[in-house]
Amino acid sequence: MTQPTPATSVKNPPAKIPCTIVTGFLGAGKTTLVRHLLENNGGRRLAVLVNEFGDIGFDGSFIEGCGITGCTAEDIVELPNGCICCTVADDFIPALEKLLNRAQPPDHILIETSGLALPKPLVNAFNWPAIRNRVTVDGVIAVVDGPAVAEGTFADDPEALAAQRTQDGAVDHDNPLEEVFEDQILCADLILLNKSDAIDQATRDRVKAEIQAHLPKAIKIVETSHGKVEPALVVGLGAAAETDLAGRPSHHETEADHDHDDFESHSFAIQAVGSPDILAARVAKAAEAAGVLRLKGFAAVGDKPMRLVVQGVGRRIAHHYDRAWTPGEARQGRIVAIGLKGFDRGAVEAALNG
Ligand SMILES: Nc1nc2c(ncn2[C@@H]2O[C@H](COP(=O)(O)OP(=O)(O)OP(=O)(O)O)[C@@H](O)[C@H]2O)c(=O)[nH]1
Repeated sequence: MTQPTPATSVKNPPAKIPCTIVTGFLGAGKTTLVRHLLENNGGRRLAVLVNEFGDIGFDGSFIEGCGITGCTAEDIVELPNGCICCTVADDFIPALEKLLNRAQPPDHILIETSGLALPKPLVNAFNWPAIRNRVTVDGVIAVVDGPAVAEGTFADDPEALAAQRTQDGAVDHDNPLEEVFEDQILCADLILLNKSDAIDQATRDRVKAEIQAHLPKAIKIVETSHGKVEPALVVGLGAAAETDLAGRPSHHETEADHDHDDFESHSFAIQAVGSPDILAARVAKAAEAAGVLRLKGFAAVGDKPMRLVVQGVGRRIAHHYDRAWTPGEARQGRIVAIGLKGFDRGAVEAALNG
């Protein structure tokens, strides 16, 4: 006589919460994309983990300052002071667990990495026992700065390379910018060719071909301006990237631990300025200092009630008022500069002080 099948006592395990990793080099438009996704959340409860290289959390405040309905300060978690890829155990896992343990956990989590972070160690962190049954990487989105690629920012300088070869016969042509950029696109499930508004169609096509030439497999490249993309294209990919590490090659594969010794950041206090143009001119001058890659921050303008945000990516400078200074808040401006190790800090400071 056959035994009756015992009623199963194992319940379906709870579904994993999907996480989208937004990677991309300094100033490519990651925060702009995250804000766009928050504004067009399609009714999903989203939370954001924002990581920055500089020691001041600017991006979190730029997202919080956007006034998106339904997006509260506790939905935006900042992980400043380093690169998320190097502080997985100390910062990332505890921050993620805190979000997951909330009475009402988010439906989807967006993770904005710093512009210098390598995404692969972060994807790998999703295999850690503490979180592997609770979350999955829905997709890795690489935001690419179209004009920066078009200008050859991430390519080896052929003249410098030739000079080095003549000098010491070396064939090592490590370009730290190129390595980070490549690691980011090689890990991607989708690439956004951002700042498409700033380059013409022929340049966009050339840049797309250049990016594709770096990739061992075909990855969809979507042209965007200001991160405006149909959210369904970005969120809900179901890639489970943590189960496909082999398909995401990296320059740092064999390193037990990597560091970011090629780059550094400093922040500068700045006095109130007379007009936005004055600040923009000072930041433009600071951007010319040797080794500087990125400048961002905010300042007080005269006795205006709003604070002025300023952004410098390479030599391109933009500014806008983002929010009012809050009562009791010191109207103290701050600008962070990120650059190659040993960048000319004195020149940046002098330029910012006018
Ligand atoms: N013209 C143009 N500017 C853009 C676009 N997307 C972003 N920007 C501008 O580029 C600057 C940097 O944008 P962010 O979104 O802060 O870039 P990010 O990648 O988050 O920067 P980091 O966190 O410092 O790496 C800002 O001034 C943006 O307004 C775009 O599609 N076109």
